[in-house]
Amino acid sequence: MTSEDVTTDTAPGPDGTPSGPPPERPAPTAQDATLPAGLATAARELFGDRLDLAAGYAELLVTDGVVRGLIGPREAPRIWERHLLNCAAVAELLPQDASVIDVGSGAGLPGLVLAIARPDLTVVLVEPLARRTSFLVETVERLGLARTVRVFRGRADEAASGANGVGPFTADVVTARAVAPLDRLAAWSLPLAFRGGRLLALKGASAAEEVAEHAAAVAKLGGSEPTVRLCGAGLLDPPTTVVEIVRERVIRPPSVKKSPKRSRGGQQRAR
Ligand SMILES: C[S@@+](CC[C@H](N)C(=O)[O-])C[C@H]1O[C@@H](n2cnc3c(N)ncnc32)[C@H](O)[C@@H]1O
Repeated sequence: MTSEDVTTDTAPGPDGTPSGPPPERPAPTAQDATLPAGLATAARELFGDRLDLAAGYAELLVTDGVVRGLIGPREAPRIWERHLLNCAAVAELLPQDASVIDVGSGAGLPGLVLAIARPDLTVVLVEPLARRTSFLVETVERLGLARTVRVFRGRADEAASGANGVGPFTADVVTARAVAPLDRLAAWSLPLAFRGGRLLALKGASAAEEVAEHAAAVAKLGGSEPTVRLCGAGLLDPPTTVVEIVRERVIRPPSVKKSPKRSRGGQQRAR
């Protein structure tokens, strides 16, 4: 699935800064995605009988993903710890058979990981950049996940309103990692959640600070008081920090009043 009105690889970075052309750097080389022995227990617990599928995804990330510039070469040695396990831990917050929209998926994090760990979920990966959606579409095919995972090329607001005959999308849960500060993320993501549905924003050590800074803005958007949750406690060190916001109220954007049509003389036209 594609949204064709975003045609170039030039969406803003996570903080709204222009991404610009990638800096000159030597061509990255493919690396090894072997699961470190010390993480085997956590990986088995989080992926269960889908561990081989997770290993296939890890392999694609450190080969194709690195070569195509979607994952930094320095991430490859920590692909399990920082990426696959960190994201898979969030599955504990997802109800059985939930629908999920992952905003700003990039190379598929966390959306694709959750779809791998939990075959009961249906997942839409929302990502505006063509280079990234090509990788996502190919990866979904190669991993045999097309039955439960769709890729929408476009921004979150386009997914919420629908674009080019695709969508609009809504889901039980909206996920996002490293996409935008909490106030902007809530503005983009809450319209994608059903009323009573949730935004789960994977945040690092800054979570509590962000909550304190943006709770008032989130409330104005119809969101609940944000709650900080730790996922994978006892399995991962550190556990994954997630900010959870329930969409309590549906806030419609103010409608723009049409000004009455006027004749050339500035008089209101007679009906
Ligand atoms: C720093 S990357 C994070 C990618 C991935 N979530 C991860 O954790 O590796 C931020 C992603 O958000 C996407 N993005 C930026 N603005 C967006 C918007 N308005 N709607 C949806 N995605 C957006 C970018 O294209 C980029 O892929």
